Amino acid sequence: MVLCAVRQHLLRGSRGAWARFLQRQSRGCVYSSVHGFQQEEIREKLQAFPGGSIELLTQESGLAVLTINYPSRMNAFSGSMMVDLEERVSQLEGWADGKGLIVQGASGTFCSGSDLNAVRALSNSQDGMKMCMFMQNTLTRLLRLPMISVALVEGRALGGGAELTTACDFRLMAPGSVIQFVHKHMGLVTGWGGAARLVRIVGSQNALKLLGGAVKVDPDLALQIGLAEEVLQGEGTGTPLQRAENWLSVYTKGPAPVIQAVKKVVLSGRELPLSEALRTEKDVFGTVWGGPANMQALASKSKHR
Ligand SMILES: CCCC(=O)SCCNC(=O)CCNC(=O)[C@H](O)C(C)(C)COP(=O)(O)OP(=O)(O)OC[C@H]1O[C@@H](n2cnc3c(N)ncnc32)[C@H](O)[C@@H]1OP(=O)(O)O
Repeated sequence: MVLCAVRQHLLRGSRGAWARFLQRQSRGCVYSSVHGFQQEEIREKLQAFPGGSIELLTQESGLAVLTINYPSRMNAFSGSMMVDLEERVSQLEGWADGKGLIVQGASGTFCSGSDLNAVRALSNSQDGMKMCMFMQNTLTRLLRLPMISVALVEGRALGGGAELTTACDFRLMAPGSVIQFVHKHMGLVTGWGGAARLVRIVGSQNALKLLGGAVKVDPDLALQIGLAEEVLQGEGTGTPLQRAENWLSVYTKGPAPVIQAVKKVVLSGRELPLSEALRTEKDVFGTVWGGPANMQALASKSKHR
């Protein structure tokens, strides 16, 4: 289908459209008008279900914190929050100095999935599919951001909230927190790309167990199956957010172009066939080879003992 669209664009000789197509691909969208997806139409529908917000705080250090903020509904995603999230992801895509991102929920809990009030109102299958495509596009772009991302899970990450955690590179869990794909209990399956990503994180056997059993994944189980990297222990050593920032700082130390290059080569290794991933790695290598950080390291004759 995608190839078909490419051919049509070429035949029309429409350079502008071709450029836009390439731009969409590179921005990481899964769905476009080729798939019957009209972004503006669904944005308008989603805006009809307001409530809550998605807050983005960028710091000079190159670290950003994205907060899902709707505490009165356990940070469930209203329609307008889905639109907000897409806008925040666009902002992050344009952030040249970005190195790390922490995704958290407000008031000590992560996210209880989609707002059930909006779900009820959008319960016809066409609207459901459009919402699903919108969220898949946004979460795919979130995962493909050229910065290292971490979901900081406190309290509960349920349904779409559990899916959101898989759109980050890493998950850190606070003691007592739970990740649960409750979809089966709602007569659903994942729709925001959660299954596709979960299989890549924990393998298909574990993913089948977590989705098939709607298993409550506590920090111990999450560590055991590789869903979480670490449990943020340690009363008195700062807030969970400070501890997550500390954890992430090991990986975001250094110049932004180098950290972004690291994320890009790993991302291409994760997503592309080997030959393409190798070619991408060569291109990314070209962006840092002979660059300021490389020249500085050579000049200082750095040793790695
Ligand atoms: C493809 C996406 C699929 C999905 O995400 S489907 C949605 C999956 N999520 C759910 O079903 C979560 C349902 N909620 C719950 O199980 C419980 O509310 C939850 C999160 C365990 C919290 O339990 P409690 O601590 O006892 O608190 P509570 O039930 O009194 O909740 C406090 C207020 O928050 C509301 N809330 C929680 N989750 C919500 C949601 N997803 N959509 C809309 N409202 C939600 C809840 O209704 C309550 O509001 P109110 O105080 O009664 O007005």
